[in-house]
Amino acid sequence: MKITDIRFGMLRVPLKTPFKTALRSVEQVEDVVVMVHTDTGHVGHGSAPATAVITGDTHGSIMAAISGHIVPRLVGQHIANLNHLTQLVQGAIERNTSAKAAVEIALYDLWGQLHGAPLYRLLGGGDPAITTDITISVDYIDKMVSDALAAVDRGFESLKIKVGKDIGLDIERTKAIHAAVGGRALLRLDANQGWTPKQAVFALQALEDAGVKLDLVEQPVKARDLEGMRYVTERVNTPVMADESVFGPREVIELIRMGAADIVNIKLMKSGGISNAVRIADLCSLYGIECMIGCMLESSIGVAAAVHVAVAKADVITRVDLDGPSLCRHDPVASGVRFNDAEIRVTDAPGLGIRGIEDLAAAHDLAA
Ligand SMILES: C[C@H](N)C(=O)N[C@@H](CCC(=O)O)C(=O)O
Ligand SMILES: [Mg+2]
Repeated sequence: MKITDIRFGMLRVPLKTPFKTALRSVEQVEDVVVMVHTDTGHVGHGSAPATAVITGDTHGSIMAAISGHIVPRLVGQHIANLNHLTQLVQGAIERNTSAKAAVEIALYDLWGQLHGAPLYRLLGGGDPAITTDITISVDYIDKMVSDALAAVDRGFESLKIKVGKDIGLDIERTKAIHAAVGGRALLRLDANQGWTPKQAVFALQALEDAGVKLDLVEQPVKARDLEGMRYVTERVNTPVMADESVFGPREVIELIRMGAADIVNIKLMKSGGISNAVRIADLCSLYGIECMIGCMLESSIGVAAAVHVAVAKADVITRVDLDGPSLCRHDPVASGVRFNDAEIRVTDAPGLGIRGIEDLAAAHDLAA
C-alpha cells in the first residue's frame, strides 16, 4: 500500500451553543480534512482545526505545511513503514503541529486498514468504551449553571468549567455550579492561561476553603510561565494540569523536571499527532504522572483518533476530555467510533473506520 496523493477538504459543523473560553469564542467547528490516497484504493482520513491562539496554526498554514513540506516526503512511501513515515512527517518542518497531526492521523488510519484492525488494537488494545467530560463555556453565572445542570441531565458525570476571565466572578461561577450540581458531577476548571500565579493561588485556596472540591485546575497561568505553574502547584491542594504549557515530549520532560504540574493534558494537535502522544503517555507512565487526553474544538475525525489512543493508554490516561462531537449540532462523519454524549465506544472497523463524511467542501473552497 503506497501513498500516491494527498488531498484536502473543509468540514464546517455548527455548534449547539457558542464555545467560549478565556482565549476565544467560536460558533462552529472548521476542520481541514486530509485524505491520503494509496495505490490500492484505500484512503486514510485525518483532520485539523485552526486553533491559532493555542498552536499558532491557521487553515492556510496547515495546508501550506502539508502540501509544501510534508507531501513531497510521503508520496511513494509504503504505509507498512509507519515509524519511518512519522519520522518523515515530524522532520518535515518545525512546529506546525496541527498539520503534522492531521497527516499522522490519516497515516495511522491507513496502517489500521492495512492490518485489518481498529487502531487501538495495534496500539496495544484495551477496553473499547470510554467516558468523556463536557465543557461548560465561560458566560454569565446563570447561563453556566443552567448549562451545567443540562449537561448532568444528559448523563455527563464530569464537567470542565471554563474560567479565566475575571478572578472574582470565576470564584462565584464555580461556587454556583458546585451548589447547583451538588455531588452529581466531578468539577474541573480550565482557566486557559487567564490568571496570574497569585490570582490562581488566591482563587483555588478560596474554593478549597469554601469546600468546593475540584478534580483539577487546567492551565491556570500563561503557557510559557512554567515557574508560575510550579508556584501554583506548590501552593494548592487541587491538582494542577498543564495544557498549553506542554506540546510535545520535550516540554513534558521539562515540566516533570521542574515539578510544574501534577497532570498533563495530551492533545494530538499539540503533540503533532499520534506518535508523540503515545511517547508522552509512556513518559508520564514512567514517572507516575497521570494524563488527560483532550481535543481542540474539532470534528469527530481527529477526536476519533484521540479516542483510540485513550483506549490503548488507559493505564496512564485517566481522564478524557473528548467532547468536540458532543458540542456539535450533528456529526457528519460516519466512523468506527460512536459518540453518544458522555459514552464513547469503538467498533472493530479497521483503522478509524471512516465510511463517509457529509458536507465535505472541496479544496478550492479553502481559499475563500
Ligand atoms: C473542546 C475541549 N473541551 C477544550 O476545551 N479544548 C481546549 C480549547 C480548545 C479550543 O479553543 O478550540 C482546552 O483548552 O482544553
Ligand atoms: Mg485546556
